[in-house]
Amino acid sequence: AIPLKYGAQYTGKRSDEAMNKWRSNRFGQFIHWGLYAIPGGVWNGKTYNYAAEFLKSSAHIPTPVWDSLMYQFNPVKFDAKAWAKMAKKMGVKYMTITTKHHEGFCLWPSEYTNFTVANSPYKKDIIKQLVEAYNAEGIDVNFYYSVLDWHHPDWRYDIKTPEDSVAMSRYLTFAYNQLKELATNYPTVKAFWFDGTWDNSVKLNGKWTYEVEKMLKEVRPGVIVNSRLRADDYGKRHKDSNGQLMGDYESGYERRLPDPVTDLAVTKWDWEACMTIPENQWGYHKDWSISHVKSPLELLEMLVHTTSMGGNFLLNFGPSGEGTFRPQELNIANTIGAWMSKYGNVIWDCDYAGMKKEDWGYYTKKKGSNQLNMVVFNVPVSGLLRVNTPKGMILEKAAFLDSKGVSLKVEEIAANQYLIHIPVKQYTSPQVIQVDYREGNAKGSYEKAKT
Ligand SMILES: COc1ccc([C@H]2[C@H](O)[C@H](O)[C@H](C)N2C)cc1
Repeated sequence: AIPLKYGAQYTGKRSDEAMNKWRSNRFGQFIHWGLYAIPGGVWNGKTYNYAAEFLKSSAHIPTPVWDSLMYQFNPVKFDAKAWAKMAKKMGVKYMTITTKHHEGFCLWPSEYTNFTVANSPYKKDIIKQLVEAYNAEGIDVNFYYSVLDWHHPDWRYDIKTPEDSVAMSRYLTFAYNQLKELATNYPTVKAFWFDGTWDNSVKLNGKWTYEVEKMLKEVRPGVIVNSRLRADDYGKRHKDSNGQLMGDYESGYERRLPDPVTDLAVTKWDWEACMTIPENQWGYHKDWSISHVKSPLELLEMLVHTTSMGGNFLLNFGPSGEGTFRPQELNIANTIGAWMSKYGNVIWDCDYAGMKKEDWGYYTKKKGSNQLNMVVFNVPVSGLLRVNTPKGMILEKAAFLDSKGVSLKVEEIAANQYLIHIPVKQYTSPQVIQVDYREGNAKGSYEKAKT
């Protein structure tokens, strides 16, 4: 192994209480909110189709012009309690809020810059209100923080001169202080979601990323940081020069999911996928007709897919400049919430089942139980759900979670090969089948025929 000072600090999955809770949460709400929500992807009457939180660069807006949006930030309809109630109904167990996105505007009254809500017409601390409202609903709150900062004069994309180096180290001290401020002033924060760390200026500062992780865990023991914060001694990101995952979970799946057959390696570590409702809008965009908008059932399948591979699913909402969600977002929250109110137990505290992926859908398994869940999205025209079990696992019975008393026919067709018979009819939402099994070696009927 290559000797590293700023590489992975440990290997394997953390098994402490804080990480177990993070893992059991499984379903989270991402919220992207900032000055970009005011123009919403439209500038001087022109609509820019690229991600709305990047409008400053898409429309080549000078920093002073963009920054003056601060004087318009006044979300009069913002109601943290209402947002938290919507999230609770949706069935999320955690929420990740952009404390500061690439634009550099802070949703909390940071003492290290004037570019915050405190100097906007709104004035009040948005982070404090969200933390209190979501925690009151039993939802953990995590902080997204962008290291990349378009506003701060000392930010550098690369270090080409001694001046760059001096400026960037001033910037990194600023960012370090802001992060310590967040971890200190909002003591219930459970995790930090770092972004904006792909530039050379950060990759050359692996030591700083190591020190941030160390500081956050000293200030807030148990706190969790994503792999995206970290660069090692040689600027390697996410995984260090020895291929070891840095931070506490892998945060590389952005608007895409690992393949349930070819990417099974992800089941060896903790990971999270983050997802937008439109094709590619994290911040509020005025016009959602410019791309596909994912339906509740599309997103629900992604949540189940993620849980089936032992990952967390972070679904993004982009509130408007006034602090409201759009009808599509409310519909998604209600529809997924309705399903979660009935079947959330096949998501929360569930993990990869170690079963072979089948066409009809996904398996999940409740931690520490012998309870295997089958979430069926694609009912075969045959009505026969194939189940291949690992050696030593014998299926005993199966029933729809909705009608536990009615056992489904489980046909053993060969060693560790079964067919579960279900009615062929129009299903309008994913069906959940619970399977009980026991340890033992298969003695299928096929064997009797031989002897
Ligand atoms: C250049 O490609 C990028 C850069 C940053 C992003 C940001 C988005 O604004 C959002 O915050 C997402 C989580 N992040 C990766 C997305 C694409």
